[in-house]
Amino acid sequence: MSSATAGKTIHCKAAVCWAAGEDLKIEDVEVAPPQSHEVRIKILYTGICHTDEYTRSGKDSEGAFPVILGHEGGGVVESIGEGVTSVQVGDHVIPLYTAECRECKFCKSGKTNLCGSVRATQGQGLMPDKTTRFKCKGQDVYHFMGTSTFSQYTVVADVSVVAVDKKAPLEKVCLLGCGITTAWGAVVKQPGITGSTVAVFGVGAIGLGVIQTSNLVKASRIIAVDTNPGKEAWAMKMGATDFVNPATLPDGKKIQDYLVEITDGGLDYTFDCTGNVHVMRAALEACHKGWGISTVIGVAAAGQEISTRPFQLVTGRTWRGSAFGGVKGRTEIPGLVEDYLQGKVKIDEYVTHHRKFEEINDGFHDMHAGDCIRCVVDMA
Ligand SMILES: NC(=O)C1=CN([C@@H]2O[C@H](COP(=O)(O)OP(=O)(O)OC[C@H]3O[C@@H](n4cnc5c(N)ncnc54)[C@H](OP(=O)(O)O)[C@@H]3O)[C@@H](O)[C@H]2O)C=CC1
Ligand SMILES: N[C@@H](CCC(=O)N[C@@H](CSC=O)C(=O)NCC(=O)O)C(=O)O
Ligand SMILES: [Zn+2]
Ligand SMILES: [Zn+2]
Repeated sequence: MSSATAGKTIHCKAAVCWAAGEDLKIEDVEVAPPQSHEVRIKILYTGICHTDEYTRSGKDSEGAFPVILGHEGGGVVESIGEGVTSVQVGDHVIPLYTAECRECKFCKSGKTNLCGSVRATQGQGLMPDKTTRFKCKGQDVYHFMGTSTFSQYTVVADVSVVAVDKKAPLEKVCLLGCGITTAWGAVVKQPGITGSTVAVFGVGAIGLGVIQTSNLVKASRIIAVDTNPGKEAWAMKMGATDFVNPATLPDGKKIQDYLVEITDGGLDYTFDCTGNVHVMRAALEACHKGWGISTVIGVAAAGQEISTRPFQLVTGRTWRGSAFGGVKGRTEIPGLVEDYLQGKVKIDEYVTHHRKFEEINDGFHDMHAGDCIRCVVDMA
């Protein structure tokens, strides 16, 4: 099958962020045809993740402007470049910000999902040949996370896209492009959570996903920690056993000390889902002496550093991190889509807000209101 637009530049709308801190502007853009080993996708839906806001706001040390943000999309393959065999025109696909080439040292290691094939140019906002496929007002526009889903058409590397079951609604499974998959993987790829105690710091989409999956694998106790009291009901709905608001503790009482007290020495596993380096420290220090493991999922602003007393590690706590949940997207996302279709993994519940494409800035504002788990944008 080939499309009428194959091989031609496509003129469409995209939300361009011209400079750090500015609102996005819906602009007419030109999207060049996919080159060798590239795929052009008509994006139908995209979620807005806090990492989009983090880069828009200027906190990302890799931020390059003007840029088309977005990395939680779902769409249909419009055309493919030479040598592409993994997807076909018409396939329903999810772009992947963590590529999977299956050939590089990282992919072959069996130890990580952090494929090295396109990461260097991706971080520069470019395609693997070091150029961009987007132009606006005659100016080159950067790609973002290798995905740029805030455009009606985008171009990605063939190692950065996966085809999914056409029965799955793209307005829901687009969230597997980041949030839900990140949270799911961070739990299922961490051995030992079954029967163990868990604390989850930050009850946004990521924290809720960690709670949901900890419940799925039958953690014995799941303590949700959030400064927003409105998150208690959400945490309980996804399977938390307890909710603690650090802001309500007596003056001077640290959250980690409180958690250690109520869990007979600390948690077996903790997760930071806030991106706040002080919370990351609390999550580590809430771990049980001798065996507690704390996973950093949140993304901290440029220049931020984490610290703790080394004694915390000497005495057996482990600090680790997780990107995209350790998930290899091309291999594992089709299975997650099937799990969703069979009702084993919840996605619909996370979509609290819907926005039309022209309202995308309102979608960013929704995120700050405290009642938004995920906003899905209809790109039509
Ligand atoms: N490593 C990875 O692969 C990925 C990382 N991320 C990162 O994960 C983080 C979470 O994302 P997301 O769930 O979308 O974000 P949200 O902002 O929706 O969720 C974070 C939650 O933490 C709460 N919070 C803020 N400060 C504290 C505090 N001091 N103690 C406890 N809770 C607090 C927030 O409350 P309030 O609403 O009041 O601010 C909010 O409910 C972000 O940093 C994001 O960039 C996202 C995807 C993938
Ligand atoms: N660009 C930032 C780091 C941003 C970051 O940590 N991204 C996460 C995904 S966040 C998704 O919403 C990630 O997977 N990182 C791994 C990677 O290879 O980028 C910076 O420079 O600090
Ligand atoms: Zn994200
Ligand atoms: Zn690779």
